[in-house]
Amino acid sequence: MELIETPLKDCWLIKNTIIGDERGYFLESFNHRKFSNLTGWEGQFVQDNQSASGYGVVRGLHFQRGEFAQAKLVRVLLGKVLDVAVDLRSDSPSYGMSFSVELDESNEYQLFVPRGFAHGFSVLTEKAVFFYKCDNYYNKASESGIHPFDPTLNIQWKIDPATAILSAKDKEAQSWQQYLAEL
Ligand SMILES: Cc1cn([C@H]2C[C@H](O)[C@@H](COP(=O)(O)OP(=O)(O)O[C@H]3O[C@H](C)C(=O)[C@H](O)[C@H]3O)O2)c(=O)[nH]c1=O
Repeated sequence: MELIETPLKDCWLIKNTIIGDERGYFLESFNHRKFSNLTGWEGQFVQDNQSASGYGVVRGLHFQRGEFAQAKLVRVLLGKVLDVAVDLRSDSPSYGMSFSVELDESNEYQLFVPRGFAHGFSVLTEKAVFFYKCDNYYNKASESGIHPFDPTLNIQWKIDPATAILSAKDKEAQSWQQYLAEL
């Protein structure tokens, strides 16, 4: 397991140790002791989530507010996605910045998205199965989001906005300017 810093403070790429042999491969997808020693993160994951999506789906940008904020360790079990994290921590040197990285079923990389970030992904293959660990439970009442095609954030999802497939909730999500106005 190798830690690779991203331009966003505390948001790390994890390069997995993949052990291949004539049968295929093995990897430790998560090891708390190794992860904690490598990152200094002292949290505990309490909920695992998994979703499957077709080509052109964009899920996000989502976050849970306040005490219900979630750190996530995200990876892809099938297919390929463009994963995006946005730093919402107003005291962070990377506040308002986004980071995008392609994650795929090779599982060469995972992305750690800390609490205080918005997160989303676009699906770049016919199907993608997405798996992530969360360090806080789902809390619907604290859920919020920012429109994934917000012009200010200008995230390049590698998906045509005209044909992107979004949930009704995401289609109606607030803009970055509206988010700032409500702080
Ligand atoms: C997140 C979540 C959702 N749900 C229920 C609520 C809905 O009935 C259904 C689908 O929820 P939603 O449309 O919010 O699912 P996604 O669009 O994949 O949401 C996720 O999208 C991006 C990628 C994220 O990072 C978040 O973890 C998460 O918000 O699952 C649950 O029961 N538990 C949960 O933890």
